[in-house]
Amino acid sequence: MSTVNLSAITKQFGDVTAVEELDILIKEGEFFTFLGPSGCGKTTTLRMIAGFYYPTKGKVTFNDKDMTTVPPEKRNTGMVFQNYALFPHMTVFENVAFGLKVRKITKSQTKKRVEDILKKVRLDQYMDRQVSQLSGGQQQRVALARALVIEPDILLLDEPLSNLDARLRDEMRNEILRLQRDYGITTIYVTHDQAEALTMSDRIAVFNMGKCQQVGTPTEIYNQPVNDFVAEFIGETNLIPIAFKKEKNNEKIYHCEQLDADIQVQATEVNIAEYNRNDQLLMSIRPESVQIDKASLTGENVFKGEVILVQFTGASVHTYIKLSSDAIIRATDLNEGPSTYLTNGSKVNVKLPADQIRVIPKARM
Ligand SMILES: Nc1ncnc2c1ncn2[C@@H]1O[C@H](COP(=O)(O)OP(=O)(O)OP(=O)(O)O)[C@@H](O)[C@H]1O
Repeated sequence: MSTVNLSAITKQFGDVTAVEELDILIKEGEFFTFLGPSGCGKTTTLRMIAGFYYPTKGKVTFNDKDMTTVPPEKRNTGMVFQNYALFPHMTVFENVAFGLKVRKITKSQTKKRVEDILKKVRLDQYMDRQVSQLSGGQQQRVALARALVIEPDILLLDEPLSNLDARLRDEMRNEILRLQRDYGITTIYVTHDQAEALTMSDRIAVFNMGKCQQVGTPTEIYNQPVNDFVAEFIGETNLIPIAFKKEKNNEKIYHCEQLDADIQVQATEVNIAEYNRNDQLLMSIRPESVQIDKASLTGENVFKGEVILVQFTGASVHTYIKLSSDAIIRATDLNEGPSTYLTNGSKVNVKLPADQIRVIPKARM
């Protein structure tokens, strides 16, 4: 097991800066996820940890040992790729044994270790099959077994589930977590799928355009995003520009030009992100925190509006409301039966509770 410390690493490919001045400390035994849209530098960062790329600037250390320019085979990391990267003409056993053969482990030791790991990933009956005769999910298990059999200090997974269908993806998520917990191995997982990141990770780093925007636990990232990029990338949210007006008791008052109204926000750390004087500000309110009622709603931040769209998803219902100022707010409620669904054209009141709003700055590019 290892800690992984990335200090001020930058990777340039010609004119393209794929990763810029990245600082991340991954703890021993942690399940750590790099999350972000396509092209934001996740894979490049993972490859610098694996040793397939060396940083243009900065330092990579494992347990305080400088690994910045150590070749991949000397890092003791296990890697799983999106496309599995197995040898199709070899059997399951041969694929998994490959890394041990390279490391000159004895035949009897190899047999024992491969058999043990194949039991762990529940593929022991398939030992003699060619991998080309396995399903996608089974091939990904072989890739996992191959990465784990060398007893790596760090497990690196690059979008390992993206070629699988939804049901299998769910099953493999649990499988990966079970193995990771069993082995207690420091694991770095790359994905652009926020649900995967939220459900699996101890901590997440959210990337955008080669820069890390925020590092935190899934609940921190969801409940306390540091800027509009993170708020929008993780989950759904309503984002509306606002400007600070004044402070009153335990509340801050912001003016919202779009709603032509003042907005009250509870002045706590959870509700107000750090920002600078010159930052452009937005309020973010999650659809599940928006209250709608046909009858009157009391208290702060109540607006009149009209329902323009109702979307039924099964477990929940999304309702889009156009406020009199023309701004559109989305609300999400758990499905509580047909009698509770609103219809298009219904006149409603919408409340944005002061303790559910988060004030955030616009992300700096
Ligand atoms: N070998 C390379 N040569 C030139 N540019 C590269 C190379 N590898 C990556 N890039 C560029 O660096 C940026 C980051 O790429 P990277 O593959 O790390 O992103 P990513 O977040 O993993 O994306 P995806 O989810 O699509 O794999 C992109 O603009 C990409 O085009």
